Amino acid sequence: MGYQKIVVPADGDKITVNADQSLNVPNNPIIPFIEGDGIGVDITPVMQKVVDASVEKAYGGSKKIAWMEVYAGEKATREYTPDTWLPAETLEAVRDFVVSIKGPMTTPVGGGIRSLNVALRQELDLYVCLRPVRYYAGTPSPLKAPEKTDMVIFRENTEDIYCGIEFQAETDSARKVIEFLRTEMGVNKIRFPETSGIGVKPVSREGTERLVRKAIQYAIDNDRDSVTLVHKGNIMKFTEGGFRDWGYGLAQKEFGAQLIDNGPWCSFKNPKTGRDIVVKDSIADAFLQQILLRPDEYDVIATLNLNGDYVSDALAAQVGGIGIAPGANLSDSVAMFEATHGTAPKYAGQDKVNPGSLILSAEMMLRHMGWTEAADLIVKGMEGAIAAKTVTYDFERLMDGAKLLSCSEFGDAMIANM
Ligand SMILES: NC(=O)C1=CN([C@@H]2O[C@H](COP(=O)(O)OP(=O)(O)OC[C@H]3O[C@@H](n4cnc5c(N)ncnc54)[C@H](OP(=O)(O)O)[C@@H]3O)[C@@H](O)[C@H]2O)C=CC1
Ligand SMILES: O=C(O)CCC(=O)C(=O)O
Ligand SMILES: [Mg+2]
Repeated sequence: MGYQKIVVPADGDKITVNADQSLNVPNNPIIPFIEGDGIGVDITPVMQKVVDASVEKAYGGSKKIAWMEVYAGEKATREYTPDTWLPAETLEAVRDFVVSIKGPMTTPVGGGIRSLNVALRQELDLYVCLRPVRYYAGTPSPLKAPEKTDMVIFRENTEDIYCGIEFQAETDSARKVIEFLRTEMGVNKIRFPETSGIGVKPVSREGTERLVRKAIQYAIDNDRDSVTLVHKGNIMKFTEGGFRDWGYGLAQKEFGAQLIDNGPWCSFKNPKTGRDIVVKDSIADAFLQQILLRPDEYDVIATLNLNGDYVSDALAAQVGGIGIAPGANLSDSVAMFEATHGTAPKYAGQDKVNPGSLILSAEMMLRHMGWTEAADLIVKGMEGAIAAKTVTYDFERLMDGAKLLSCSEFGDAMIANM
């Protein structure tokens, strides 16, 4: 396989996808990983060590991951050329090897390159950003009853204002768009047309439906109580409002949901358990206060890209912070796992931060591969390390009597608690 820099491990085999989207996972699957910028250098090796230990313990040597480094972000500019941030062969490898995991990557504010994270999601059509949020006993939280927060976010990952269609203020492009809006489209509400930057927010019925379909299917498969469509559709009627209407429409059309009273809430019986699943909606600003005050009323969340970004970090804070917030980017075949947090540059290279978020992302990856015994051991290791109050700085500063561990020591504590 003619890669330029990527070295395919000789002792591994490829994961493949069946026609029904299920996976064939060999005992020695090749898993591509991107180390990531900033704290990627700290957390990625710890994640690999903890995963290898869980697999070894679960399967006694009969299964083993063959890790394959692929490059993106700052490391790619060192490995390839100074302008190569996302090599074509990285995209090819993560598509071809089906399941991968990545560290965070830097996106500069204002100018510079556009998000490589977003580029990966768009190029690979990883349209679901799946971020489960649950409480681990003993974790420090600002809430009195943090265990009531148990939600699973389905964030649309390829559309919205997040996809980067923007025109910089006071350029010919921005002037052209503004001129078009004013003369051809009758728009007279741009307050300062001479100095406005312009962003475009595409939100489609197809994009909404495929995301909401996954969220509802997840609620069915995991016996959850409700799916909440989170939007700002009162203000952005044809994008966020469209998301709400298309979401409700899909629940009725494909899952047989019936209106409750006169709607718009609706419900249907879970075909697997017979229990009711309610499909409801919440306007994003009110939702952000509801999740703090009445978290037990929310379960599976389906939302647009930018809302999902905000909601992810806010919900993570309720159960201990983004140091232990995992995630996955999914298409119908390819899966790329990654933490919710970013590169935390001020801590880079200090062996200090919490590796939990990336390790729990790997836990999701193992479960996705069907290696549930290893995944369960990772959860056990996390529960044990937190219960023993052996934690990294982010938890230690909020816990009484805790022992401060480095990033790598926390990984070892997890292994010791498996
Ligand atoms: N998917 C990705 O690759 C993502 C990339 N980014 C990028 O990351 C860069 C930095 O973004 P920034 O806004 O600073 O957000 P970050 O998520 O990188 O960090 C914000 C704060 O969160 C806390 N934190 C983050 N990670 C950890 C961890 N592993 N353990 C403990 N605490 C943690 C730290 O809090 P404290 O200071 O309180 O210790 C940190 O200062 C940007 O370029 C952004 O674009 C952002 C999000 C996702
Ligand atoms: O791409 C980035 O730099 C930020 C992405 C982000 O915050 C997220 O996906 O949660
Ligand atoms: Mg984010």
